[in-house]
Amino acid sequence: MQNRLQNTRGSAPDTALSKQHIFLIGFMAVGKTTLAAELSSRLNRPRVDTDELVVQNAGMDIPNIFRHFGEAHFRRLEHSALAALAKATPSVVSCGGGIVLLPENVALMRSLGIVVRLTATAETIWKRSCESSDRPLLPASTGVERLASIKTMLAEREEQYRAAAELAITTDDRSAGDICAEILSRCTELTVQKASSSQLKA
Ligand SMILES: Nc1ncnc2c1ncn2[C@@H]1O[C@H](COP(=O)(O)OP(=O)(O)O)[C@@H](O)[C@H]1O
Ligand SMILES: O=C(O)C1=C[C@@H](OP(=O)(O)O)[C@@H](O)[C@H](O)C1
Ligand SMILES: [Mg+2]
Repeated sequence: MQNRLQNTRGSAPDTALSKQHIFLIGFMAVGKTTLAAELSSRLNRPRVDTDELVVQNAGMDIPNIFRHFGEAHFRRLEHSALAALAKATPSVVSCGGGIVLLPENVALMRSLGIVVRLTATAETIWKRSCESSDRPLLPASTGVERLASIKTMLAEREEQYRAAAELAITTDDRSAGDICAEILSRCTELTVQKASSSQLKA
């Protein structure tokens, strides 16, 4: 089970996939960080979380970065963390939910790997977001005010997530193992398609 891709589809596309980062994008609390850990152990490749890199580089947690320096500063740190991946070993990368807000981040992810969007309903996100309190863009209260804010932000960002992603995978009422299996089989299919269309062009 170390690498399902090698077992399912022959060697050429697997080799192509193994050279690329897999970027997980999507709204806060859809499960990007959780799924990246599971995927990286299935694929036996490194896991990187842009939020964790930002926190390490800033020496400060995310709520404090927002409080002391503001969102624009956080976005610059997030961009630098992402840009550093150009030189990294192909990894599974869980991105902060706002990574798609800068078009240069989207271009960078597309040039370095496969961009997979995880989705969930506002209600699922609301429930999952209540399990921690480190997301400064969500209202501190976990009541219906937070649900309303999630719905508004989801609508505002929908087009950016849609345009950035090459694949979209739902996570509602599903286990991490089940979602991972779908990510792996869909990434393999996409790699096969890309390899055949570039052969046709050659
Ligand atoms: N498939 C899932 N089913 C149930 N809970 C999940 C699932 N994936 C993640 N979670 C939980 O949801 C919360 C947010 O997950 P996280 O991975 O931090 O999301 P993100 O990185 O997208 O913000 C965590 O408490 C996590 O345990
Ligand atoms: O959507 C966003 O703008 C943010 C998402 C967070 O990451 P998660 O998506 O992992 O919660 C974190 O980067 C920051 O709080 C801002
Ligand atoms: Mg995360």
